[in-house]
Amino acid sequence: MQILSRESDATTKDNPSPGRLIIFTGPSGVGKGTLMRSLLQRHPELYYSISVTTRHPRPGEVDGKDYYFITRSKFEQLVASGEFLEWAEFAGNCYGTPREPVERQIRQGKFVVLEIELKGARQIRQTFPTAESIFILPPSFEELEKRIRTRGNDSEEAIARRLNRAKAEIDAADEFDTQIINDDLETALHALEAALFS
Ligand SMILES: Nc1nc2c(ncn2[C@@H]2O[C@H](COP(=O)(O)OP(=O)(O)O)[C@@H](O)[C@H]2O)c(=O)[nH]1
Ligand SMILES: Nc1ncnc2c1ncn2[C@@H]1O[C@H](COP(=O)(O)OP(=O)(O)O)[C@@H](O)[C@H]1O
Repeated sequence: MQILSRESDATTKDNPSPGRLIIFTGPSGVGKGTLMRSLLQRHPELYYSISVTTRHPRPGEVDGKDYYFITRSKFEQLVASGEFLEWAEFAGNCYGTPREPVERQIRQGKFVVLEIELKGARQIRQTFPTAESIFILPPSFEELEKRIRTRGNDSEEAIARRLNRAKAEIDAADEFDTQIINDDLETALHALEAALFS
């Protein structure tokens, strides 16, 4: 099934408003999750796509809420059967966006948000050129490292992989429609709301 674009004939009598797809990307530790939680609290009408991952849950993470946590062999089966809209490997783990719920929500005129890394964002822009893309930047690389470390969940090895990957991701920020620096959280949240709703 082809995903609907905003210019397509998704608008019908029963479904007067076409859906929107938003891609939300930024380096690990920049505060995407924190911003996303506040955004969803303030705008419960948004549909947040829950990803599938082979990463182990962090303390406090809930299966089916933060992610669907599955094994690598199950992930490979889902890839083979075309269940993902996009997927990518990041810092040693696989992550994917389940296709069916996202397509359904967009058909129903919903505003769907994907929080995904750079390779996945590029795949979505190919298959869904009208998707709107937002990149979250840290105030500095030092602050990014501090945030990853103070979060306190990742091993030294995982931190090194994430920081290494962060450099390549930040270099690609210009590919995105909007860039927002997450320095002060409230200011960043307002900039995000302005990008989405004005
Ligand atoms: N391509 C892709 N990336 C994802 C997906 N879900 C999460 N990610 C990204 O994978 C990266 C690692 O996520 P995670 O392990 O939760 O670490 P964190 O972002 O540092 O908290 C982040 O950049 C997420 O945005 C997905 O479904 N597809
Ligand atoms: N604007 C901000 N100022 C200071 N710390 C922040 C800010 N935004 C997020 N953080 C903190 O940075 C850490 C990483 O945030 P998180 O939302 O997990 O990032 P991501 O989802 O991008 O990996 C968390 O400890 C979070 O509380």
